[in-house]
Amino acid sequence: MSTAFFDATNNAQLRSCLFEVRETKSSGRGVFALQDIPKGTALIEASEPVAWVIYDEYAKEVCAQCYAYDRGRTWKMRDNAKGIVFCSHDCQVAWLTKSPEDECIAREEIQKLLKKKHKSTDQIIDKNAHRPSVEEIEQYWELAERTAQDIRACRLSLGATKKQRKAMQNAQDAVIEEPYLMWYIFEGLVRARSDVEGWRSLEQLAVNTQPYKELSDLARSTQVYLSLLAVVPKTFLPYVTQVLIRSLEGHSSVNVFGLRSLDERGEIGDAGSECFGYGLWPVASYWNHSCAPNVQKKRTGRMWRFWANNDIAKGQELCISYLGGDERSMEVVDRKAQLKDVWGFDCACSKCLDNN
Ligand SMILES: C[S@@+](CC[C@H](N)C(=O)[O-])C[C@H]1O[C@@H](n2cnc3c(N)ncnc32)[C@H](O)[C@@H]1O
Repeated sequence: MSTAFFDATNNAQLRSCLFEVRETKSSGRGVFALQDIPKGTALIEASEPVAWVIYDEYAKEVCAQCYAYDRGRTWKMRDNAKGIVFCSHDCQVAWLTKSPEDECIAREEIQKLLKKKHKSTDQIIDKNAHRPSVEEIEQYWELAERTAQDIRACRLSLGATKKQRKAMQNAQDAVIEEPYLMWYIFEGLVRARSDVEGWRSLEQLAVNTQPYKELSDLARSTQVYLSLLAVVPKTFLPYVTQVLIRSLEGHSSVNVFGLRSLDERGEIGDAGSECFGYGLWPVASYWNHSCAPNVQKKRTGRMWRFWANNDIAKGQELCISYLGGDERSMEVVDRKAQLKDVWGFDCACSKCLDNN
């Protein structure tokens, strides 16, 4: 397999001897073959996500270390205090080995907050809802930052004012409507602290400056910010920042991969696979989508592998499919609508352009 890496000397650009990243006519940057690539050639392995989350309803069924899921079976090895489960002793040990003590404490504090206040909501997306503008996003975050300063002051100084104590109390009492968002943001901040290079590679990815579908999404994110500030150990406070959270959300909006159940062959079947979470793998985030993809992907544990699905000629763009499970067999109109709705773009792949 060719080794793909982020070239630190060249603005963390993704490089490999098989392909390069460059501008396309209509889809931002894309990945292009630098030589003829025979079918079956391994292209990239993406090992660790920068951030990931398992949806609340799958929390007891998906291993926090290797994402193993067995048709809804509940894994026995549980760490209830942290809200995670493991499929094996090895996974539990692997997890604990890489988790510093303050990170474990942070998880337990977050879990306590969510248990106390958890209010599960079925996410109904109102397609007519108003997507917050760049100005509205700034305003919300500016307002949150004022409260954030009070919470920080309350946590870091001995003589906190009444206002600062109140801000802290409110953040501790807040209802977190989307636990998965809190966990996703926390995971990202953990990586921002432990893996500077990984974070830099995230910042090179395509970004959405309006990542919130509705004002309520924006309100939820700022609430997660304030509540994290109120509960994580003090050693974590320097990483709970608006800058890091907004960067994570803006980049995640157009780059995450769904975590789907695998069938007995370890494949994501054409139908019936369940989406139990999502994650962000920067090295795997340069492929554009095609409705006739020439690159195939497969997840094993935390690792994504990509290989050529066809013979690919030098100069051709390498694309994956962003669609999963049942979506793959959709009719063209539904497929395009799905890409527009979930990903926010009008598909400009060669198959769709030919259909036009
Ligand atoms: C994971 S990124 C792919 C890399 C990205 N083009 C870049 O410049 O870094 C996903 C974004 O690429 C663009 N994109 C990917 N596939 C596309 C397609 N078939 N048609 C139009 N835009 C596409 C969309 O803006 C999408 O949100």
